[in-house]
Amino acid sequence: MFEKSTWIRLPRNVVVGHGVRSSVVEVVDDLHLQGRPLLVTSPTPRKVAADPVAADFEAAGIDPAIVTIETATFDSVERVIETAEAEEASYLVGVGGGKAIDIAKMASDHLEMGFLSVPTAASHDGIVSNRGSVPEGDTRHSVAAEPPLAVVADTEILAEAPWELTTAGCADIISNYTAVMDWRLATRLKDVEYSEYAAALSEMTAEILVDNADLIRPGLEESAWVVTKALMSSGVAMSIADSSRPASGAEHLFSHQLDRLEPNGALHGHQVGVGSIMTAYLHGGEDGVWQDIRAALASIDAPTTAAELGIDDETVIEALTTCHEIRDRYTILGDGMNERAAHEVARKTGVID
Ligand SMILES: NC(=O)C1=CN([C@@H]2O[C@H](COP(=O)(O)OP(=O)(O)OC[C@H]3O[C@@H](n4cnc5c(N)ncnc54)[C@H](OP(=O)(O)O)[C@@H]3O)[C@@H](O)[C@H]2O)C=CC1
Ligand SMILES: O=C(CO)COP(=O)(O)O
Ligand SMILES: [Zn+2]
Repeated sequence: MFEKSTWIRLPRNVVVGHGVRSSVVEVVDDLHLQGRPLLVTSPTPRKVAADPVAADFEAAGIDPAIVTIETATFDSVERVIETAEAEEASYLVGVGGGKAIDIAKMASDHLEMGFLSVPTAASHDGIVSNRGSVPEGDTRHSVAAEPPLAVVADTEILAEAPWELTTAGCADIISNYTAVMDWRLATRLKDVEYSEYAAALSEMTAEILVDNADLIRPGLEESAWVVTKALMSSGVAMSIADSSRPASGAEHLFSHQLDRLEPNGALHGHQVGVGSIMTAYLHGGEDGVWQDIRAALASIDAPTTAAELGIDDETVIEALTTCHEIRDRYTILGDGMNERAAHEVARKTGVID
């Protein structure tokens, strides 16, 4: 008997382009959302986008509440929940980078309220996905969460964000290559659930981004367009799979472990990019695609070495040798690398000297 079923949760409206910030109120109307919005933001995104969005609501006769969070913590989630209850909000609007959007996402899950994602930085694919990531104990990886009802990504705002946030978003997409390699490996060895559609979409997203790498330059609004479209597509791949598997393999384990060892280290996308160079080497050896991945990262100004990440060599080795333990996710790291092997891959790929 056929017993499979699938339930894919996606944003209903995805609006990307120049000046679309002013469409937030129209999107809310299209979604038939009633009542009072609570804007969830952080300090810089507040000035850049949340205050203007609040003014757009006021001009439309809607009185928004606003809460500014500073940290990606469960205290912040709690604060948003309390504010939403006190202000009698009906839905949330996350305006900012990954921090503000993830806090809105986690709070909306708890409040059983819809939320909109209005990214001010194209820094990783969590700004679109149904995954939330707030550090808790030793956990750094994402967990299943509420997907946004809509995403409104204004390329004018995204293009003015610091360039390294955009290159981090690119590197998060480039890392999809190795994430899918790990996923296929785990399917062959451990029979893990696999979606051909999600894997193909994730790989194609990375390919399109790399093919358009020469359009990705600081100050070009088209760069924000190319990267944001890729982040949307990667988020959709995760929703189709109902897992972060299409976009997260051993390179993400490496980055999550760096976050534990070096909490104020580098940006998520930059770390997974460097991880991806090394795990591509582990998959393919000398002649594999690791050099293509390194060249793609270098071409968009993303770090390719530990020194460029600002992380010392010992921390890289410690992360490589221990990160297989942090989550039940089979990857090319298997049951772990020993120190000699970790030094070898990091040296051969030029990540450490
Ligand atoms: N859900 C998921 O799947 C994933 C979630 N994450 C999570 O996302 C977070 C990291 O996301 P990231 O976007 O890098 O971090 P932040 O949201 O902290 O943004 C990074 C920095 O950029 C600033 N900023 C944001 N937008 C602009 C802008 N337009 N102009 C100028 N400065 C701006 C922020 O300012 P300010 O300090 O004022 O906020 C902050 O200092 C972490 O909490 C991480 O756990 C990471 C990967 C995946
Ligand atoms: O960052 C992500 C995908 O790019 C989410 O992956 P994790 O589930 O490993 O946090
Ligand atoms: Zn990622």
